[in-house]
Amino acid sequence: MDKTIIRKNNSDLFPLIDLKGICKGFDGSDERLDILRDLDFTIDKGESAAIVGASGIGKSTFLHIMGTLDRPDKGKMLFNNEDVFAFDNEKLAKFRNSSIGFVFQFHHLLPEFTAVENTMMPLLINGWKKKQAVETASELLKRVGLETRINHRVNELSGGEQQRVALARALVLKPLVLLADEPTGNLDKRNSEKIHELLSELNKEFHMTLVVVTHSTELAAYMSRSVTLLDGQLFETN
Ligand SMILES: Nc1ncnc2c1ncn2[C@@H]1O[C@H](COP(=O)(O)OP(=O)(O)OP(=O)(O)O)[C@@H](O)[C@H]1O
Repeated sequence: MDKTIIRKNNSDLFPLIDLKGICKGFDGSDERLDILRDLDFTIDKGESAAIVGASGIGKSTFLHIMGTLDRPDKGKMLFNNEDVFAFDNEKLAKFRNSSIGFVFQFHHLLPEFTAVENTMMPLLINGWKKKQAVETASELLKRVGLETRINHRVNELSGGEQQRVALARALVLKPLVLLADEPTGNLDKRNSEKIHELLSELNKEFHMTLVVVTHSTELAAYMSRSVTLLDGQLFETN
């Protein structure tokens, strides 16, 4: 396996995301855990990558740093050639909200609100008028196959339907990159397949960069790259 080093970019002068020398550790009960150790990772616009590796190796830690939800102890991330960890927290939050979509296994939807209300929430936060927000969110819910569930409360939906609402909400601001952590971890085979196909379609249609942490070999097979996290570093596996 080759360590992922700076990859040559086909279309632009620089890659969409370029992480260099990332280190991240945590204080364990009796010792410091060095989880990411001088990690490099590069991904171009429109590429898709599966991040695989053993349980507890640091995949979620990596995804949180890539999503700027957490800062590394050392190293930098260039996003569209901007050094984002040099931003203060306020600027970083604005950047994150406008550029990165997240889908997690536990999707943090608001259960008492409807599918459309959950999906349009990021639009309202960004100052959209309610009518346009409802239209845009409803369109996206149709796109993820929930046209008959738009006005259902989230706590009335199945796990697979809830996961599709979470996906619609993550996509509603058209992020440049979608980061997903085990997006089908709690779903049955049929619902998992639907989400796999949908992610793959969205990646192709919108040229959306996609990075997915998964234990699922089926989902990994939908991605253009598979990258293994081992000993704190990422290695290209196909
Ligand atoms: N905030 C934290 N404080 C202390 N330790 C942490 C913290 N976050 C993660 N860790 C530790 O870092 C290691 C890597 O965790 P992480 O969740 O990134 O692994 P993972 O590869 O995503 O695991 P899994 O596949 O089981 O979800 C684990 O040993 C975990 O206990």
